[in-house]
Amino acid sequence: MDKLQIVGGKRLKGKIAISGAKNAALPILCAGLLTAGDLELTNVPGLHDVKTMLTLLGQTGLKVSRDGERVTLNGGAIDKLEAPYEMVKTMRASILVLGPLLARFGEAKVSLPGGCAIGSRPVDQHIKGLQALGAEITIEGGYIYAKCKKLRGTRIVTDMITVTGTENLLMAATLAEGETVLENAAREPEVTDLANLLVAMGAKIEGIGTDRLTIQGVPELHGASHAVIADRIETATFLCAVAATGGDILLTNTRCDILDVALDKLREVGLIMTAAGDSIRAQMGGRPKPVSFRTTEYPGFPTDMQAQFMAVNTIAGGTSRVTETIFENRFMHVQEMNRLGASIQIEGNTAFIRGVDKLVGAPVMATDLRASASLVIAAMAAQGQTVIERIYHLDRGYDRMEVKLSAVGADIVRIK
Ligand SMILES: CC(=O)N[C@H]1[C@@H](OP(=O)(O)OP(=O)(O)OC[C@H]2O[C@@H](n3ccc(=O)[nH]c3=O)[C@H](O)[C@@H]2O)O[C@H](CO)[C@@H](O)[C@@H]1O
Ligand SMILES: C=C(OP(=O)(O)O)C(=O)O
Repeated sequence: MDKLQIVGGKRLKGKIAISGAKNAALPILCAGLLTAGDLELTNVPGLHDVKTMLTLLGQTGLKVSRDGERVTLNGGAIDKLEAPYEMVKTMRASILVLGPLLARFGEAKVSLPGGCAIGSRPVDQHIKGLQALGAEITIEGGYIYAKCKKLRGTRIVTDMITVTGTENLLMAATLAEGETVLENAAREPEVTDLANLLVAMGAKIEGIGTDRLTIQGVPELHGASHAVIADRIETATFLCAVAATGGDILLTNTRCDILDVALDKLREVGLIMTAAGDSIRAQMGGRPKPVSFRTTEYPGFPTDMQAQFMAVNTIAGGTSRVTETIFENRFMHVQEMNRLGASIQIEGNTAFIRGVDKLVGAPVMATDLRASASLVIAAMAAQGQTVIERIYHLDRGYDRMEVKLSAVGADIVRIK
């Protein structure tokens, strides 16, 4: 299993190109199941999750061709309406094939994802919504079996805001008969990116970017071309890295308008940022200032940035408080950061952080995707050497992170 070896204390200087967003690319690839036409996608990130998704989609009979960040899909010969456990267990987003397969073919068999390190993460809202659209759903042997003659539009109010739940129901509703209204819809920019692609494929959707999506079903969708939106989480992760290490970096191929709250918090930390077009320049001089926050749905503070900000807080000049409201177990990085010398205590869903003068390198273990990124940041800020194990979590969602960071001066190497 690959590890990362990092020697801390290096200031970052140079340019990093941001990749396409994992959380937009995954549902967008699944949209390829909705049409017999060609989907031509660009800015698709080089992630392990993308590879897994393309393998899963290929197993359905979807024709996949890939050339770097360009992916072409053709759904003219899909003949296997299934997502097996072996694929779903490695990537929860596999659940996103359920809505499209059911809507287009009237049938799907998808493994239940089960829990993961950050929480139990049920998919009851996906199921409830599809049932409301007229699907017959049974669960047996760890699989969701879904069937319908034709989905029928209706009004769906989800119990909570769910990102992939909204995406699954949105994709299903595009091919349903009549009108579907999705209330309490997630407003994440990645949902908007998917909705924009669906419109380019001929879907009729109103309210894009709001919590009320109205979809007029159409008999079929056609092919389209689309560039995946920039990864706001990768962007903010690198901004946290420079806030923790000091330095001067330019992030290109990104977007600032979808990162408001995170950028406000980074300004509070002391990071100086200048945005121009699709670039952000970030400069950091002294010690970071502590920032307190609670995670919420978009446009609030993203849970996917909680751990990386925590890493910055560990070395800040003062105390801070971080509350996680989305996932019940997303503090797995805390024990590992404490092994580097951080001073963090957890009470319920809140972490209390006392900034320390220095972190010192140690062997640590990555437990999930963003926890891994936070340990990379903490290790780059620490004195001496840190070895991070189980970085397959990092590879799921960051495109060659160590290559991008070593190009701007970090001392980071992958040990095979
Ligand atoms: C591939 C992808 O886009 N992943 C993102 C997506 O995950 P994902 O879509 O899985 O997260 P959700 O928005 O669905 O989860 C939000 C909360 O709702 C709960 N819930 C969700 C669905 C459901 O049917 N029942 C239920 O109880 C979850 O357990 C969680 O507590 O949004 C999360 C929240 O921004 C991000 O951290 C993930 O990076
Ligand atoms: C939790 C995440 O992803 P996923 O939903 O794919 O597990 C994440 O991107 O931080």
